[in-house]
Amino acid sequence: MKNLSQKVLIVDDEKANRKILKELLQDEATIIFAKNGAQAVELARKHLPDLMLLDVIMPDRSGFEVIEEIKSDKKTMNISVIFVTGLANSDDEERGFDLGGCDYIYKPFKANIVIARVMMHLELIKQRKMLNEVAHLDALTGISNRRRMDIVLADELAANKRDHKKLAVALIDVDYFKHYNDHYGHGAGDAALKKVATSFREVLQRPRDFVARYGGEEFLIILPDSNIEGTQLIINNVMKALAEKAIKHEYSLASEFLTISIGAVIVESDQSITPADVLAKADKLLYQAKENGRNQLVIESL
Ligand SMILES: Nc1nc2c(ncn2[C@@H]2O[C@H](COP(=O)(O)OP(=O)(O)OP(=O)(O)O)[C@@H](O)[C@H]2O)c(=O)[nH]1
Repeated sequence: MKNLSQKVLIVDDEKANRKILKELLQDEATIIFAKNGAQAVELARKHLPDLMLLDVIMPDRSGFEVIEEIKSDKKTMNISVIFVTGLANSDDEERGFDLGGCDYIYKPFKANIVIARVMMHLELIKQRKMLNEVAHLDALTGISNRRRMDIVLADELAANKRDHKKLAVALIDVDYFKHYNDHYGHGAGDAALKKVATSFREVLQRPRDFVARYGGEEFLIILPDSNIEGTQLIINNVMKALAEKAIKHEYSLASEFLTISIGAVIVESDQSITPADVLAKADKLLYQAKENGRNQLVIESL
């Protein structure tokens, strides 16, 4: 099936080549053009294409210099690059692969070969993305898993320091969940965990707000650019959203319905702190919330 949601950046200093490649590929992907190396790097950062067809010889900088820039930038390093060249030289070819290129297309173009190679790589890219998504999702609840959480927490702590903002990290635990499982069964327990995850999704609306299943019946929320008051508001809304689901829990000592306890920390931007330190602190506050009677938030600035 054709997938025009994939983007291909064609980089060639000769208009005629760009035109031929566009005609060959416009039914397969959305096409973007760059006519020199500098523009290629700029447009790669701006559009994050799936694939680049990169001319090797250009007046301002070579395709090899361009790929070095693309592969050394975290933002663009995953873009696949096919070199387009008139040089059938095995040393050059080796260099291109060493720099991270994934294939070569030779001029003059043979239509079937260009299409076949580009389609093969677009398919591989699509499958790699799908695998990557699956690898970072929790199978039961459909929200992010611990693996993804580790990446996002490290990235957000770095961004928080850079942007001089405050960051909230909240660790959440379902109250008396062992009792819930023991009395209602594991299947009902699974269904309840899904509803808890749905409550988070309903409330967390900003694009960078993040929730993951941290483990069994524990979840983690990351709220970039959030102070104590803002975080209290969001967590209260999460607790309300769960309360509205009215999941009966007759064996809880905290409420007649399923509830959560939360330990949340606010990280100031001037702090050098590791993800492990943040999690340890949130865990301590969560423990306090449990000790205080559960079904509540304990929040502190680090
Ligand atoms: N149904 C279901 N249960 C799970 C899952 N993962 C963990 N659990 C259960 O969650 C329960 C966690 O129990 P505890 O750690 O003792 O915590 P708790 O009963 O919530 O007690 P407090 O946290 O002190 O309120 C255990 O019974 C686990 O079996 C899951 O994927 N599905």
